[in-house]
Amino acid sequence: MSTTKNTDVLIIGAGLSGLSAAYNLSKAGKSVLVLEARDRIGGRAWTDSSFGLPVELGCMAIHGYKEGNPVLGYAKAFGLETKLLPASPGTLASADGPLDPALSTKLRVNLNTARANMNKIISHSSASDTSSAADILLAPSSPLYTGLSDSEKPKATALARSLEIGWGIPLEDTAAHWSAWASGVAFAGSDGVIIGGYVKLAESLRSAAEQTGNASFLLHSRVSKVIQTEDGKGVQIQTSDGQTYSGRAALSTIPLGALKTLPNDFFTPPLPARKTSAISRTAVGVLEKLGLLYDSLWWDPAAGPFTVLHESGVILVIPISSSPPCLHILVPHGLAGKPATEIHDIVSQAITTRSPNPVPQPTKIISSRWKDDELSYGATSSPITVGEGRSPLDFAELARPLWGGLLGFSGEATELDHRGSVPGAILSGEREARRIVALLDTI
Ligand SMILES: Cc1cc2nc3c(=O)[nH]c(=O)nc-3n(C[C@H](O)[C@H](O)[C@H](O)COP(=O)(O)OP(=O)(O)OC[C@H]3O[C@@H](n4cnc5c(N)ncnc54)[C@H](O)[C@@H]3O)c2cc1C
Repeated sequence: MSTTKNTDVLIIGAGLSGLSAAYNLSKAGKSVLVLEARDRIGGRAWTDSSFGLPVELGCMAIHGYKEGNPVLGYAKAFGLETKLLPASPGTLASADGPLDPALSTKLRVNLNTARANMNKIISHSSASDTSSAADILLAPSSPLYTGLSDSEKPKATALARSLEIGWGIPLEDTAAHWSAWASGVAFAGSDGVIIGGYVKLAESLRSAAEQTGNASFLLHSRVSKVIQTEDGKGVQIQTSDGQTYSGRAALSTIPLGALKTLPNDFFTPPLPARKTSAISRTAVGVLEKLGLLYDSLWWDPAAGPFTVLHESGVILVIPISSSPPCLHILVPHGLAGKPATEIHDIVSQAITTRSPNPVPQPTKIISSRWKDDELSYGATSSPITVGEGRSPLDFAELARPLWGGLLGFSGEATELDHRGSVPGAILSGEREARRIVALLDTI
């Protein structure tokens, strides 16, 4: 076992939250050591380039482009190119092929009306109301089904499950009372992307932090213990390869899904009951990504993106390139873990325009496994689930520092107003950097 010299701040995790904290702390003159378990930085920002073009296996969109999303500010500061995505609603499709445009419009209008109706109902409900989003949205009398035939109603139910793409959990598990709150705090406006992918932002934050001369990064360094020193004035971190690091303060950006699985003595002294109960009450949703590369183009590029309605949830299919032909697919929790070839079959049956020619099989496949990844165990924190005593205040509790402020917590699940998103990760990193700078300057 070896021990390194004292650093101002030890940061656990080089996802966008750890990177944002490292950048802002090092810019403020604090020495920083970032310990990352993976062989890469970025965490749930993971741009794969094995197809010769960037495919996002984690986050992709800048939600609320031009509406205050902090990603734009960083992109501008680092000279990264961004672009607004086309606002086309695309094509709704099911196992029988693309839907009739009039029916598609009706289903979308009905879903908007049903959501507005749910918001109206829950504005009079109390926090202890145990109704789920499904109880209201999918009720037989819901506006979701207005004017639809019996054979069209299952398609309306399937479209309502498109909400589960962002939430990562079934409508049946989502607390209706808090659902509008969860969607009301995101940045408004259309979606954009970083040209070249989110990896560009991660790399820029890392190199800007390193250029201050105050920050270093260690990959393949999985933290196994975080200990407050006996005099209470510092923190020691042990990694699974037997190294020990000392710091004046530490910041954990360990994702909520992974926090749930840590042994009790990971933090010493252990986390207080207030924090451990918030960790167990909050949920982590599932969303997987697939990249499929083909030898020939078999879909109509002008018709995308495609929303494929399936009984297990909505599959969102975004054609990201026609040459080479490449699909970027969002796989909902209900289909997570299904083989990529099975998802290809569902998608091709729904959106093909090649009949009677067969759709080619993908020549290359890349996929995420966030659900089983022991460094995340899921995609992102979910909205509040149905259950007594649960509220967004749990996210505020996840953010609260311990050990007189020497142990901080950041990451998407700790940012009350922007949980589950890149802004949540970045803003929480900034928040903790500001707090720790002020603390270290006074002790
Ligand atoms: C499929 C998917 C799609 C998404 N789409 C979008 C989107 O379009 N727009 C958007 O705004 N957001 C999106 N998100 C959410 C966004 O990606 C995350 O909110 C954000 O990247 C989380 O950053 P973070 O730093 O909080 O966590 P992470 O990125 O998970 O970083 C935590 C880091 O800690 C490391 N770590 C964990 N345990 C240890 C340990 N013991 N020792 C050392 N290191 C450890 C991990 O390896 C990881 O690198 C998406 C997420 C997913 C999964």
